[in-house]
Amino acid sequence: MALGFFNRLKEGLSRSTQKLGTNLAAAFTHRRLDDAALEELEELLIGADLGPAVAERVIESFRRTRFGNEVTDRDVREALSAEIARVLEPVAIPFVPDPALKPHVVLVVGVNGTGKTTTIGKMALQYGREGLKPILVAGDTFRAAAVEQLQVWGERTGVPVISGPPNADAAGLAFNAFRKARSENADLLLIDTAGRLHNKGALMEELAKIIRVLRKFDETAPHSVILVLDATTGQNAVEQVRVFKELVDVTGLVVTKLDGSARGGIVVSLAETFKLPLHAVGVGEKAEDLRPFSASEFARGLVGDTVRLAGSLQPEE
Ligand SMILES: Nc1nc2c(ncn2[C@@H]2O[C@H](COP(=O)(O)OP(=O)(O)OP(=O)(O)O)[C@@H](O)[C@H]2O)c(=O)[nH]1
Repeated sequence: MALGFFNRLKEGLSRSTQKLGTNLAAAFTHRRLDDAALEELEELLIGADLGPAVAERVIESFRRTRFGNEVTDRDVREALSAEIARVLEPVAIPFVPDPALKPHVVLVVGVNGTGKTTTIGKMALQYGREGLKPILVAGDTFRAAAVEQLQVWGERTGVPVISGPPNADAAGLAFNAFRKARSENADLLLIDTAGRLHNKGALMEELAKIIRVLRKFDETAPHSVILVLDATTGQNAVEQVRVFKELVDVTGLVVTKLDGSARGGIVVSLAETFKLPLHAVGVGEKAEDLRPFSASEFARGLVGDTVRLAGSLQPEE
């Protein structure tokens, strides 16, 4: 695993950890588990963005197994961490380009500012380093800054970027890029898209057109649709998944900005609600800051570092 994975994640999640971990420590340093304590715990869990279903399950399990007993914050963290890992385990699925596709066409969607362009840049670097040949498409043609930003990532990572003139037809651009990628035997075509959610009709039309046009070339394209979400928006990210699922067939998620966000719990809420693969998480702005998602590490990171789950990795120093 990449150097210091656990530490990077821990660092990234530190604000979420502080919020949940410190509150747990304050509320549960040796305490009899009565109704008031359970109620307090439930509020804490919901405040940490874990979502009502997960919060309720943890509470019910505590009520069944520990009611009336003295518990410590460590007990609570361990139980919580195990429950969170259980929810996250099935969605921790990395994105692996299909080598048979040449190229594997990925539509990257999401609201502006969530980190789409940055995520595409990071993916270009990662898969390029693995020896694959990616090509990037600047499909948000209305925003000159988005096109430029992708070009900067292209230069930084040595990956070709296909862009058109301002306001060019994104579908036409995607089609040409697909043809070029096929003729150059590229492995991965990452298409950046617009994210103007305030005009849902227009956005739906634009995404539908890109997909229609790609299918003229290959009726199985796009092979993946990755939705990028910003963790700092908390429960709003859940709403964004709902909306984008109406617009396109989302096949997987990337959650960005987990560094500096106190809302890492949103990842649990997303996993519980949609069960969509969570391919990776963003823990910073640098090229290396896109991390594969590990359920047990994340669960431990979220509830605080004192928990040592049997069988999980120990922190790397
Ligand atoms: N701290 C942090 N910042 C991030 C992360 N991912 C992206 N960003 C920053 O978030 C801002 C928005 O990212 P973009 O990649 O421009 O987002 P976008 O969705 O492409 O948005 P538009 O370019 O506006 O369409 C930039 O300043 C990025 O550097 C992350 O994981 N952590």
